[in-house]
Amino acid sequence: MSHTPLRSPARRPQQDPIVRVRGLVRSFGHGNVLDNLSLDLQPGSFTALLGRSGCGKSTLLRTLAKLDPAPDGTVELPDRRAVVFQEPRLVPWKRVLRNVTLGLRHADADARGLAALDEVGLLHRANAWPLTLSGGEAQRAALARALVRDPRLLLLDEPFAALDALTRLRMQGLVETLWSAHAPAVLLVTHDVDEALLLADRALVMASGTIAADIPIPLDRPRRHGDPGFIALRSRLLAELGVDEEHLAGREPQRAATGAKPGGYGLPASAVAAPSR
Ligand SMILES: Nc1ncnc2c1ncn2[C@@H]1O[C@H](COP(=O)(O)OP(=O)(O)OP(=O)(O)O)[C@@H](O)[C@H]1O
Repeated sequence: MSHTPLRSPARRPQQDPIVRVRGLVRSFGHGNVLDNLSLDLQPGSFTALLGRSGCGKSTLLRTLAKLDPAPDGTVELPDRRAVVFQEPRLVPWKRVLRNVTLGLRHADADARGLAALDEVGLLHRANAWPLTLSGGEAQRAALARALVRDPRLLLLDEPFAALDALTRLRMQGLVETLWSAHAPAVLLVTHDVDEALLLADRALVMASGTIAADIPIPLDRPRRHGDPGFIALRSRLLAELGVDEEHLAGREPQRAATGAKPGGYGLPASAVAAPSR
């Protein structure tokens, strides 16, 4: 995919937040998973949400998607929202285009669906059945289904985690291009520190049910792993996540031997995520 110069919507002057969360509390009966959490997201911003496994990232995302019962606290959201999960969640008995336009009430739903499929590079599979798609194609269809709603808030819950490394890179590039073209506010849950640094303008680290660190990522685009600013921010984020880089470096040969999926540039997801609470 060609990468045209990307503007960074987040660098526009500060506007009213498009997402405003205050004092969010959610409990599943054993302590608060979200504990007095507050958060603003600016229109057109790209924010990564990181944190140890089980710290409540998906719970926060589901709350913002209104997929969970209303929690305690204040949540102000735009009407046009879309979510993409780790699994594409396509309806198997509907063809790809019908999945993309599912629930869409516009008179020109098909034209919109086809345009969205074209944008994600999947127009040629519009009439395919979901089960015949590759993992990457299915995630493209899921992205098209989000895109066709012209969301002002795009929630992404580890959308690339199940993909092979090359497909993952392509999908990261695609999401960046779509964000640049349509400027939704994006909230990306990821375990991958490098993915956060490649894509986002801000990284939030969750711990103890709240936002424990809020780190700006003021790097020019396109970004490169080897740039000094990238490396410095990686160290900072890993430190916030409580990951020891030297310890990680020592684990390299073991990971190569086991073939574990990297959680970032040389960082296994398990190392960034572990230990669970
Ligand atoms: N529906 C539920 N019922 C009971 N407990 C839940 C429910 N949903 C989440 N939890 C618990 O809330 C905590 C936070 O879960 P959540 O999935 O939000 O974490 P996460 O940070 O997204 O984790 P991971 O990175 O492993 O995906 C966990 O302890 C989980 O077991």
